[in-house]
Amino acid sequence: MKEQLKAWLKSEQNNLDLIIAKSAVSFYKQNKEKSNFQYDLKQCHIESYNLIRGKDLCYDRPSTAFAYSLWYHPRRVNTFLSFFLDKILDHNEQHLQLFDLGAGAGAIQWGLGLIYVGLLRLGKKPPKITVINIDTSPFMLTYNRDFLWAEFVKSYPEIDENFIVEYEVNSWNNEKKLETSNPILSASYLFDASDNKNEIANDFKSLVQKYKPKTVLLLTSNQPEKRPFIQELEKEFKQQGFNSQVVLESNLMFSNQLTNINNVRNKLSVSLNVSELQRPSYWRDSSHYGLILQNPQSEITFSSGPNKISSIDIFNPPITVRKDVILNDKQKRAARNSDLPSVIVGPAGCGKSIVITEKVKNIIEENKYNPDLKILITTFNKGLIGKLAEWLISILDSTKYQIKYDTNFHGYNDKSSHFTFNNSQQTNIRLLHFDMLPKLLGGIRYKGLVEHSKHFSLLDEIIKEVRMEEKINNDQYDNILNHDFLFEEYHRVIYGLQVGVAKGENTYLTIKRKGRGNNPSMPKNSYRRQLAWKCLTEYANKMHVLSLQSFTLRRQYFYSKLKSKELNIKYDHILVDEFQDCTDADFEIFYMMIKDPNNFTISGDLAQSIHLGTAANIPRDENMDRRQFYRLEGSYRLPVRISESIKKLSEAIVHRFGNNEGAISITPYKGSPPGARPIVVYGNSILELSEKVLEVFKTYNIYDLSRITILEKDLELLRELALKGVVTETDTILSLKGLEKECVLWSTRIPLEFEKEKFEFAYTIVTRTSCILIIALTEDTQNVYKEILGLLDRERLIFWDKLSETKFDTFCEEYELITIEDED
Ligand SMILES: Nc1ncnc2c1ncn2[C@@H]1O[C@H](COP(=O)(O)OP(=O)(O)OP(=O)(O)O)[C@@H](O)[C@H]1O
Repeated sequence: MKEQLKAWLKSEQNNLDLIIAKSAVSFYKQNKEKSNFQYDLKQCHIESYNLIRGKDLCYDRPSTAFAYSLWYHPRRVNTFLSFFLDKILDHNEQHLQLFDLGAGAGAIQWGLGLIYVGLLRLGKKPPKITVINIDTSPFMLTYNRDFLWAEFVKSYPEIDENFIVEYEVNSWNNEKKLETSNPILSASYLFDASDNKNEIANDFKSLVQKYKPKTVLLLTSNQPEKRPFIQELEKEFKQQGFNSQVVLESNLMFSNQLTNINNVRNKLSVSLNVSELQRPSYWRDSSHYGLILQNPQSEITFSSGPNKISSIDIFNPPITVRKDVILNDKQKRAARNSDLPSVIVGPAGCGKSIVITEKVKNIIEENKYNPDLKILITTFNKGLIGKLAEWLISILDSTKYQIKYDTNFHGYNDKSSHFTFNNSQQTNIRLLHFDMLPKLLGGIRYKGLVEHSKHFSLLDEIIKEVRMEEKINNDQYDNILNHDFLFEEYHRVIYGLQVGVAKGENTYLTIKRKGRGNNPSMPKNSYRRQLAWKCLTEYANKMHVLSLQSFTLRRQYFYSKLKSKELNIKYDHILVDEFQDCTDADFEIFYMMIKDPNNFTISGDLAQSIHLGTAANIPRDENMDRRQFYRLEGSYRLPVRISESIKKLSEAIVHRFGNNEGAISITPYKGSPPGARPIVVYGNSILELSEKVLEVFKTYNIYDLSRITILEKDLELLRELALKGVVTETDTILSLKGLEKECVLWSTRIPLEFEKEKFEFAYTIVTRTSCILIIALTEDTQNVYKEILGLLDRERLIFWDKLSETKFDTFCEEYELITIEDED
């Protein structure tokens, strides 16, 4: 029978070639009108050669699967059948289940489909077959389902309900019933990826251990550097009781040219002017290395009943339910109630906030929901306070506490909250935005909103007076006599370094202005410092006298009340998320409110220091002497390709901080959720930009996006996109800090509030996404961003069209790594 089937399969060679060619024609017809189709296809071909050069292919362009199908797909079908046909036929099950990891365009599905149809045509009864295709790229899976398989089924109508196909992007969280046992696990080329094979191998091994398949089929390129890796794996599997069989170069089932495919390639190369398509494609794919692993024990393991596949993570989808998050070992260690001041640092999205909530849970459980316990959790962003409360609700025992929210001015629930344990007369966990501490804990009266413009006008007036008094008529002091500089100086030095205004002159003239760099220069005891001092004291007086609402002043009042012991607030534990926004004075506030500094926990990432820039720091005073550092790694939020694209930016920031322990460069984490490389799109006008963004959104909606979040407030673009029916919102980074969105658009034309912190600012924007990042460029792209564009890894970007690529290149500026040194 085997020989008959082989003969039949061989006779189908031309038909298979034709099916792939027909699929390509229908894809072409559906997409040829798209303005970037030709460009994208060309890029796909150029990138495909990366595979040959041993580099990774990202599979995240709209035409990747189309290009792939005209070159690799037939070869993959050929090698699968040639290497593993016998093994599949030996598999004497009534229901054959196969999990195809890294399924790509579905070559294994084709192979099994052919076996199924072939057996029927030979009058045999095929087994029921279930193929579960798993891949990180929805583009590949969709091309398989909508084009290749659709055409395949037309040609082989015998494919019926006993041939079941599933498609899963990345996850195996497949709740479908699987009545039979002994699945086959197949992974072709999964370990060919050049840079993440160890992680994938580890995930793969745990998968095998968990599901104990009867057969594992591995296929890889027979390249000298790849073989040893598979051989290592083989050794490990053998130790676990698997028998192994190596299939070296096999007699390939199909050979010669792919006539129909080459016909399509030729036509496309002429009509689209893509020279790469002129190369003829062949069935033959030389040099492969196949490995069949069989576990003789597996039947016993599986005989106990249906095996429900619930969560197998080769690549994780983002976890949105807090209680489903399983902390990694480093996170668990950081979340222990350690009795030492704790500093949790790590790059954006590595799970610092997750750890904060876990630590709170640990503290509470160790204290058995003791009604005397008092914990304060604070951070600098309202939304994040709400999120932390949500996460706590998800992991705490709901029968042991009540939650109450503060109400806002209009009587609605605010984000800040109180958790009160059973039998407790007091709030046991207080979640509060830092800016509300002076009011809600310190009784400081707030009289209206803080308006920055009023501060700037006041400072402008003061500067004018001082210039007159000092008879300054030139621009020599402009870089200090301006409202931006003085406003920051007040917060970071007068308040932040606790210089104060009363009797502070001598301190100010001689203090090392930590983190303020040397540009503009303000030498100690210089006339420049005196000038600044004059303005700053006047500013402080006027704010006080005029009752000008100021976040800094509120903190100063709160600080004084604590210092003078007018207030006696004591917490058992204080946990601060996003500590990079804390000045030394803020830390003093915490020390004054905690019973024992050993129970102080801070988490953050200096690279996201937007408020304070390089002035942010990890406290090293006596309270923190015994501090314990926890460094988390890898971003669970950012798709691996995005982390790769911003690696240099992240390193540049670390360098600016002088490799301070609190700024940690990003490590691309291979198990992060699916997503594409950042997509760079340029528009000549807002209208053109919005049209292109609409196309990008439609294309990348394949990742199930619901909306675009524009950062920062680009109202014009918002309006244009809304007119086109795209659900769009615009937000600021200050309110999104510590939070995430599924599709972030960075509008580079919007000026930046904190120019000096442009690196930290841009980094925080691009790390807000959990799936798609669009970088929007126009002629108005801000000059300050050009060095940042230059730091992005070009190979890890998708340019939407030729113009976007060309403009990007003209915008990029070089940046030389520097460390911001303080002036002595
Ligand atoms: N161990 C884990 N397993 C799965 N997902 C995780 C894990 N740890 C964190 N995540 C997910 O990663 C995302 C980022 O987590 P979190 O907000 O705690 O990171 P962060 O380091 O505080 O981020 P930022 O630096 O932006 O403040 C969240 O969606 C979270 O659910």
